[in-house]
Amino acid sequence: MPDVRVKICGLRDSAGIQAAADAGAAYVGFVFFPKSPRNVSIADAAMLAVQVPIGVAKVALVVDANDAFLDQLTANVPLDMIQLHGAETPERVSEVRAKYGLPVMKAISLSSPEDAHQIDVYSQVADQLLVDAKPPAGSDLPGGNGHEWDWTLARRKYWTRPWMLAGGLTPENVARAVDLTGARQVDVSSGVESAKGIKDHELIHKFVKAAQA
Ligand SMILES: O=C(O)c1ccccc1NCC(=O)[C@H](O)[C@H](O)COP(=O)(O)O
Repeated sequence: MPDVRVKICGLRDSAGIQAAADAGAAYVGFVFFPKSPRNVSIADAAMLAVQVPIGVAKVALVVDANDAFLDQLTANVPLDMIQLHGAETPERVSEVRAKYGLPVMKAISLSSPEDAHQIDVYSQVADQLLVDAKPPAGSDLPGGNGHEWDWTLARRKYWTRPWMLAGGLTPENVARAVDLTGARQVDVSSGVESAKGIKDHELIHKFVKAAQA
């Protein structure tokens, strides 16, 4: 069985990128959402993206971004994937995919079995899905809240698109989450931070090791 592929999301500096790559992450994520403590500018992301080693995919996370922003982003930052983490419709997912010629990952929040319907809908249009927690009430962030959810909703699902498990994962619980769900890809942000927006390199290493144990 190949290793579980890990995405470290919300990287903001060269040392964090190096730590993720050294640990064996398959993806690194840059967050473009001004309210987030992990927000990066297009200029900073352009500088960071060229430091990402070949073989590690560079993912831009955007929330209901318009074409003007995506035009600037894709013109300046060498990307491998766009992650849509807002309320983008299936039509918008198709549009972004066609216009920018990059694979698109759509984030879906699960909090009840009924939400799984969204998986079928977005599987028709997205290249990958990120199956995440619903943001807790009062949060300003649609993701990246470190909120553990009922992973049994994603238990042994043979969805037709590649998918990533996300939401409240940590070095301590990721092996259990992988075991429970059968996920072959996982995504983490808060669980490898020492404070909001500050990545801890040791936690990054521990997380990747635990995910692939
Ligand atoms: O991380 C953010 O700040 C963020 C802001 C706006 C939309 C999405 C955001 N993060 C999404 C991610 O891909 C996270 O890695 C995912 O939700 C898991 O987060 P966590 O529970 O903190 O590990």
